[in-house]
Amino acid sequence: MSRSTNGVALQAATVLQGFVFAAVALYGLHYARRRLRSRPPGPMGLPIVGNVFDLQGSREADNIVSLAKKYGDIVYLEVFGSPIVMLNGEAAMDLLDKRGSLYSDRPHFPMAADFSGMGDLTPIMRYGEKFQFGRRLMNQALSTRAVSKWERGIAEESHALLRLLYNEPAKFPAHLNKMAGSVVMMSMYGHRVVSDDDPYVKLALEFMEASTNAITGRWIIDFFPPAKYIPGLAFHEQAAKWRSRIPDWVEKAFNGFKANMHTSEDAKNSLCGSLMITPDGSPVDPETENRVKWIATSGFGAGLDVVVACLSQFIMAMALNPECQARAQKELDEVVGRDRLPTFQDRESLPYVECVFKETLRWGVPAPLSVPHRLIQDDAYNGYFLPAGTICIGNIWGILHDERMYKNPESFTPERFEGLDPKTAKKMDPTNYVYGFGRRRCPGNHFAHFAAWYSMASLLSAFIISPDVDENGNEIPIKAEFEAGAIRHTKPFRVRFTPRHSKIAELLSVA
Ligand code: HEM
Repeated sequence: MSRSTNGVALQAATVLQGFVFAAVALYGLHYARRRLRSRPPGPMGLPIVGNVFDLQGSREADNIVSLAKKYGDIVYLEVFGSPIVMLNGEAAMDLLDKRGSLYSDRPHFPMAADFSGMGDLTPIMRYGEKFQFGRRLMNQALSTRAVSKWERGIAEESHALLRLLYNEPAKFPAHLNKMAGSVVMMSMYGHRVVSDDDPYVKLALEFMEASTNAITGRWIIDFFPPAKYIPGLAFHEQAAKWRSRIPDWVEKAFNGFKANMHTSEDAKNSLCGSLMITPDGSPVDPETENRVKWIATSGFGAGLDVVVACLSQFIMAMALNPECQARAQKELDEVVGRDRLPTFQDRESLPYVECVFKETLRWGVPAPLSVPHRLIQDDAYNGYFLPAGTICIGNIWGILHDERMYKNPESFTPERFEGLDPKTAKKMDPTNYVYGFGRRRCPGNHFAHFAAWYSMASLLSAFIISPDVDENGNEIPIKAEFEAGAIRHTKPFRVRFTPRHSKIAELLSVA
């Protein structure tokens, strides 16, 4: 081929390349515009970091509600280029519940999962066969029927809480921690906590703190993958420390269970017992055993803190709403009397206490933004385009404080659940929403239901809960304030627990 023919061919190729490039660019622009146009509405973000500050602010209740009010049931946010949607009202149920097969993955947390060895923890586990296998085991071991085995244990641990409150009322936050720790240890491993420095509870609390810290998404490796090649960064050292503690955190309490599994009734009745003890006494396969270990650890990690938050919200609500408290106590006196403490069998005869229980969950919302879900493939909803990988935040707070469904949502009004027709009662029931959504809905919900209801009913039956007084006898006002964070813990407040009548000491055997 001559030099001039070569030149022409080169020119033609360059022109062709130009056309192809222009076509691709135009198509890209068109596609990007279309996606942008069909993107759900949301606040404008800053360059690079996007809506990082809106999202942090959204932990505060008012901001969450105002975002939903301004932009509607589906709000678009972006952080470092990753799409995030906040789902309110029907959108949350339509996507996270009804399209559960697409919306049940979790965001990937490299610090926790890859570097610290926590990837088998249920709340952060990616969606797939391994997760589904574990969830089946969990659902089986935490069904309503399974949970009813723990009624006696829950009642005993709640009575222990009443005794602690009777003797040292000012230390109520520590007592709540102990009670929740004991109930969860009993149900997961059949282990009864007797001392304040129980070694298994210590390990579990240590793990809870480490895992919460590992999944904040704020470690450099979580948003800048090449960081793994940079030696000396703080995350390497921290991840190695956590990884070395995993065997203690996951195995110790489990090995304690194994040592007792054929001799102790509590161990046999526990979650581990129901999954590890086979009808013919043969051992389970190693994969199941490994899953059970992690499930029990997950139950502790995910359950303890929320139960504590829920009960301290209840105590705050009672101190702030003496008339609701008095009405619930009148009902308890009529149904249960003063010669005994309530039992689970009384529950159906205590409709107002049930309303107080529901209103506590609605008003307090222990996990206001649930745990983020992740969309597995491209999807469309109400004309909006949602790309695969979108992080989906179910705004439980927004749903339970939506004035279209709950009039005066900030006020604590158990009466809102009275006299409803069955359809409205079902729609308004906070337990539909407070435990999250679809295939990731809290597997501990029946258990939480039993434990939280019983603690509330027995507390109401034993004590008048009121604001504490100062040295001059003046009430110290309580402000309904909450910590920012994934779990809505109450900020410190002071209350008194006054025994309701002279028989309480005798009933608690502390006389
Ligand atoms: C009042 C008490 C509780 C509340 C309000 C609550 C709420 C929640 C919420 C909102 C989620 C996220 C659901 C989602 O992703 O859509 C969740 C997940 C979870 N909860 Fe609970 N929870 C409570 C008690 C418990 C208890 C007692 C246990 C253990 C026995 C437990 C174990 C778990 C686990 C393992 C997950 C992760 C599920 C998964 O990722 O598939 N929770 N919970």
